[in-house]
Amino acid sequence: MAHSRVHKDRGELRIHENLDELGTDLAEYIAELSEASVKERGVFAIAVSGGSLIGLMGKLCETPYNKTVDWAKWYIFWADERVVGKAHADSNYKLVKDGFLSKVPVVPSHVNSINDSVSAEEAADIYEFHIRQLVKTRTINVSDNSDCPKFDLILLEMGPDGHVASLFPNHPMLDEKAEWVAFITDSPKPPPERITFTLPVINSASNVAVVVTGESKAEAVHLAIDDVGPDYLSLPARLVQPTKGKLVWFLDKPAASKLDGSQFSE
Ligand SMILES: O=C1O[C@H](COP(=O)(O)O)[C@@H](O)[C@H](O)[C@H]1O
Repeated sequence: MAHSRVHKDRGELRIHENLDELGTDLAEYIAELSEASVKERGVFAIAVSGGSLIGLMGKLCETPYNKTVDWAKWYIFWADERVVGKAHADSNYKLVKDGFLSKVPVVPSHVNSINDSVSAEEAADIYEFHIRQLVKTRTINVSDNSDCPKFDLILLEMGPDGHVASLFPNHPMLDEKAEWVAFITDSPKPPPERITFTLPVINSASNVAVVVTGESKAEAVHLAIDDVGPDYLSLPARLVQPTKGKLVWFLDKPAASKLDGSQFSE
């Protein structure tokens, strides 16, 4: 069983004994949000990231979820993407296609990947324009207090440096307020050219989940969640603070090993 705690201002923390347990809980969480969203809005707009997160979503492709989830109502997006061809080993689309989409019946026209044959700047503009059209038709919901898209769920993974999506520490893109989808050409982690949801979009979602596993990320988890003082307030993962939505952290024990316990209630 997951050990669930609520941090006074950093959301819910679900700390799991092992990756198998984390994967089971993550699948159940996504399936429940999908069901609630389809009931309320008729669709489920979910944005995913890359990394080991996709493998951890694997149980959604198995019994019972492969039969019970209303896949026809899913609209899938990428919170960030590397500007490489769709068949390239670095492509987040390829990762999700191979590890997830090839195993469940999401409608191909509901798969909203980026245009991989243009520059990073154009790809970001085209992706944002596309999202704007889907907000107009309310395939993607709209925020109550801005014109931002309100995704039903954005799934993030955090890197050991505290980055989420393609929002990296000390990068000027962390201050972007106007764009929904931004481009960068200087990612410190290869490949350099990427597009990414900006913080206003991430923080407008109804639900944001951050999945973090492994001891190499324990320090970043501590800096993103614990009260560590002003030096770390601009760590990208720390800037994930949904305005009205719910934030849930899915951690395994090694990733949670440096958390200080004093700020939680069970
Ligand atoms: O580059 C990226 O990295 C993160 C995950 O970081 P990792 O160090 O755990 O691989 C991923 O979530 C993001 O989508 C991606 O583009």
